[in-house]
Amino acid sequence: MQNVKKTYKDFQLDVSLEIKSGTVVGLLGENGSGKTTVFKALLGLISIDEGSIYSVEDKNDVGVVFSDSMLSQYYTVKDISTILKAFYKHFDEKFFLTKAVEMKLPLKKTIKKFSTGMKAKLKVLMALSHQAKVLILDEPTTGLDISARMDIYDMLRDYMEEDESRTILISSHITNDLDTLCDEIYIINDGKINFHEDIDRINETYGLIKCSEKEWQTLDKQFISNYCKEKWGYGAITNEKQFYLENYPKMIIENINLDDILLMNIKGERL
Ligand SMILES: Nc1ncnc2c1ncn2[C@@H]1O[C@H](COP(=O)(O)OP(=O)(O)OP(=O)(O)O)[C@@H](O)[C@H]1O
Repeated sequence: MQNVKKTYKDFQLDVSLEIKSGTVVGLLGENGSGKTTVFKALLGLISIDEGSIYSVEDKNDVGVVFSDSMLSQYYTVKDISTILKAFYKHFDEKFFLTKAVEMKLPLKKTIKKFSTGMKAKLKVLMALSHQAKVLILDEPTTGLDISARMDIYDMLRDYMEEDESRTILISSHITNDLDTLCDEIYIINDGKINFHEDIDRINETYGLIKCSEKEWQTLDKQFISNYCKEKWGYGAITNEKQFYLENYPKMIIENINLDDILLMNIKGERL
């Protein structure tokens, strides 16, 4: 997406993002930040006001999960299999039904009787079952417990391992799950991308600095991107942890996680 703009009454999306083939990209952002709008624009489900989108042309090649997508409550897994077979050129019925059984999804019960976790697994399985080259997954794990989330991430890992050109764009609220799955992270805040980084670089070079007001005043801030004034002093993100470890040996410099980065990008100040 290049300089894509979309204006609603109280909201303006203005984003550029690049998803390279063969990668898993996470899109993080708080409620209402514009994640679903990005997904809809990518899929051509909404018109855009400005900018360019280069996306997958053949919809057979895309597997999608929308957080608010509707499945008729009166379908069974078997019914869905029949429908997907009619929809998608490359639907793999055997894979779909075998996986459904593996994940303990009843084949003949209506979805109405499924738990939240079962419905979520079914939605991801539907997206995975037609040899898509790209998966676009809008909060596929929201509301799920740790074990259901892990089942879904395992499915996604298997999907990626089968073909190295496969690609996933995934959004989630549970940010710390994503660092084991994703190669890159984008953060969207109020319709704008304000952070983009490789997971490896985050793990290796990013850090969370915690310091007193006095330490903050004299701190060399050349490698600080965001900071936040707290009751106890200042918290700040650096992308050069080593520099601060070497030059400020007495200061608290912790490893950072995606929650810290997200929070600091939402409520912190930029330098
Ligand atoms: N069709 C629409 N008409 C007007 N405003 C809209 C429309 N669709 C989305 N918006 C607004 O755009 C903003 C972004 O919504 P979006 O659904 O993209 O956020 P999100 O990051 O996916 O949120 P959540 O995590 O809660 O699903 C919100 O303020 C929403 O009210």
